[in-house]
This record gives sequence, C-alpha cells and structure tokens, in this order.
Amino acid sequence: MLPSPHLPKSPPCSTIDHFTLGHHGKEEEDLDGGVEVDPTLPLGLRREAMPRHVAIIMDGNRRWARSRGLPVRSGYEAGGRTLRKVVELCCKWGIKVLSVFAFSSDNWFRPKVEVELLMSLFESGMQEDTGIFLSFKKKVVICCLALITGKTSEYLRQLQRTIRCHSSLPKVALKAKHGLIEPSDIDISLMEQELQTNCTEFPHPDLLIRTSGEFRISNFMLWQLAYTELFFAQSLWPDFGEAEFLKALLAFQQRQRRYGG
Ligand SMILES: CC(C)=CCC/C(C)=C/CC/C(C)=C/COP(=O)(O)OP(=O)(O)O
Repeated sequence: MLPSPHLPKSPPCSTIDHFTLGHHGKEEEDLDGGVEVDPTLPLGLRREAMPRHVAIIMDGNRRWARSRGLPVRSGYEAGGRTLRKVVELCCKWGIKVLSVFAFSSDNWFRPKVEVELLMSLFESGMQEDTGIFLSFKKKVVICCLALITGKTSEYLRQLQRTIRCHSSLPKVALKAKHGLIEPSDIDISLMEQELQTNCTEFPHPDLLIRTSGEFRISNFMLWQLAYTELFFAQSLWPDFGEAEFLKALLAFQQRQRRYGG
C-alpha cells in the first residue's frame, strides 16, 4: 500500500478502520430480533443475484452540511441517519454483510472536535436499544477495531454480549518475525486466512458503493476489494436513499463477474 502523504509514521493512536456487520456463519439460526427479511423485493431485483456483502464509503457528509450552512456535526448526524436506513434495507432485502468505512487512519488529523464528534456518534450508533445497528440486533460483527482507547473502548466491552468485536491486526509479519512461519510460506491463501473480515460469512464485498461523486477507493479494504464490483453515486451520503441504493443493486445485478477468468 502506498503511504498516505498526510500520515505520519505512527498515527496518534490506533484506529477504527471500518465496521463490518453481519451474520457469523453457523450462529445465524439462533439469532433473534432485528428486521425480518422481506419475502418480496423491489421490482426488478432478483433474490438469487443479491450481493451478499456490500461495502460503502459514506463520503460527503461535511460538504452536505456546508452546502446548507450547517455545522459539520449536522452532516455527520444526517449521515448516521442514512446509515441506519441502509442497515435496515440490507436486513430487509437479505444482504448478509455490510461494511462501512467509518473512520480511516487519516481521519485522526481532522480537528479534535470532529474526531470526538465521530467517536460519540459511534458510541450512540452502538446503543443496544436505539443504535444504528439495532436492526442487525444480535447479528452484529465489528471487525477491524484496533485498540480504540478511552470511553469508546469501554463502551464496546460492555456491548460484547450482542456485538462481537474483532480487534485482530494482520499477524503474518509477527508470525514470520517469531519464526512460526517462513517468509516463503506467505502466500495468498495465508493472507486470506488473516483477513479481519473473516469473522463474517462473506469476507469479500461483492459490491462497493462510494457516494459524493468521487471515483476512488482510498485505503478501504484494499485486499478484499480485488474482485468487487464498484458503483459510484453522485449524491452526498446524507442524501443517499432507497432509490439510489436500489439503482446500485440493479447495476450490480447486470454485471458479469469473471474474477479474472
Ligand atoms: C455509527 C456510525 C458508524 C456512524 C457513521 C457516521 C458517519 C456518517 C461517518 C462518516 C465518516 C467519514 C469520515 C466520512 C467521510 O465523509 P466526509 O464527511 O469527510 O466528506 P467530505 O468532507 O468529503 O464532505
């Protein structure tokens, strides 16, 4: 991965990279709560061709706020409301895993007040009874939580009954350093075993959506996105709604996936 021009050698502290929500394989049948899968899908959408894992770069929250003369806080809050709706739609339409790019290591260099605001949004988003992830109740898996400090980490510990936290960082380098594997053992299949998204049934996103008219994947899930179909939406994330989500899914269902073959 190319180093970010803005990123110093070590970020001020470890980071939430993304939230991945989804079923944890075999436990699926034991789970209760949450939004029921709707037996009927919107017109044109085919159940058998639904992406199992959708990833989203929720871009454009601050621009949304600025364009309305609102404080940045309002943009993130509106973005949070959009996420709640999208989580519900995923449950309803039978999308099993959703990953969202919530906070990248570069985001630590935003104004302190913004960082704190995002952290507090994550906390409220994870409230068991009211949070954004409620509709995935007892089905939530959070990957890539690396040593979050302070209140947020304490909060996450309390939620472990319903939310499974995975904080493992890639361990391949350490294994090699400690002589547990030879450098020549490091191949694609070994790297695949270490993916943090392996805590879900479907570690690789089928579809990536980025909002706000930007055509980049930035540093989001670079390994997992190798064969992912990309969809770029013009709307800013707070304006992204059911119609545009549907458009992305319909476009995905038209794609021919060849995986390089
Ligand atoms: C619980 C939970 C996961 C809540 C999610 C809250 C949320 C919408 C987070 C988005 C974070 C983020 C850094 C987005 C990038 O857009 P930007 O606003 O930086 O975009 P812009 O500056 O390009 O407009």
